[in-house]
Amino acid sequence: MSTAKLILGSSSPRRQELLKQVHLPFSVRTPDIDESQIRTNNPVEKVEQLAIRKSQAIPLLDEKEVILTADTVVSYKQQIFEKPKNKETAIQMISDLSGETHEVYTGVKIRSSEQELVFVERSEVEFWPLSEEEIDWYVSTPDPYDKAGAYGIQSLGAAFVKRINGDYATIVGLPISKVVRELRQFSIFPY
Ligand SMILES: Cc1cn([C@H]2C[C@H](O)[C@@H](COP(=O)(O)OP(=O)(O)OP(=O)(O)O)O2)c(=O)[nH]c1=O
Repeated sequence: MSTAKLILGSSSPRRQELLKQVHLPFSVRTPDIDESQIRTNNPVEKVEQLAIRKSQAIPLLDEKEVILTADTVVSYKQQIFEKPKNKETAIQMISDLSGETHEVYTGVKIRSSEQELVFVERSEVEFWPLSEEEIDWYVSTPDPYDKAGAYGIQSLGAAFVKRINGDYATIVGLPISKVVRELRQFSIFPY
């Protein structure tokens, strides 16, 4: 029986749901960082550095704790799309992604008092061509505003998605199957 304690360092309800889905017990401690400090335009570096920063913002309170943090961005034609700041940005992002294929990157950091690791997962998403009406309607809902790339594949944004290549959970914000496997070396098991 493992005595290691998993701490999810994230305010994202989707990351919490994915851990619950595979029956991993955890508690939540929210990181407070200034994401604008990471200036790289390389999506792999960006999600890796942000996952590391979020981890650094959460102290290890005892040697049994294992801190899990993550960051997700959308990448399209050398641009990085984070959460849209307003309606105009959301319209711009969804319009750019309409009819095209983009990538979603999620960086993950896992750390204990004894060891640490970082990895980045990538999935591709193709959108159907979207009408102006469809985009206008979508940005009038709350769905785009707390999500990288201004859409949620697990929520209303599902209607835009023609095809994905890669792990679905990476798009939702946490590549859960890889996380489960990596957590074994930190003595954390769902069963
Ligand atoms: C592309 C996409 C992103 N997202 C979400 C995952 C992340 O929660 C969010 C990207 O923002 P993040 O900065 O990665 O995470 P967060 O601010 O939600 O949470 P925290 O920093 O506390 O860990 O976008 C979806 O929920 N569905 C999607 O289809």
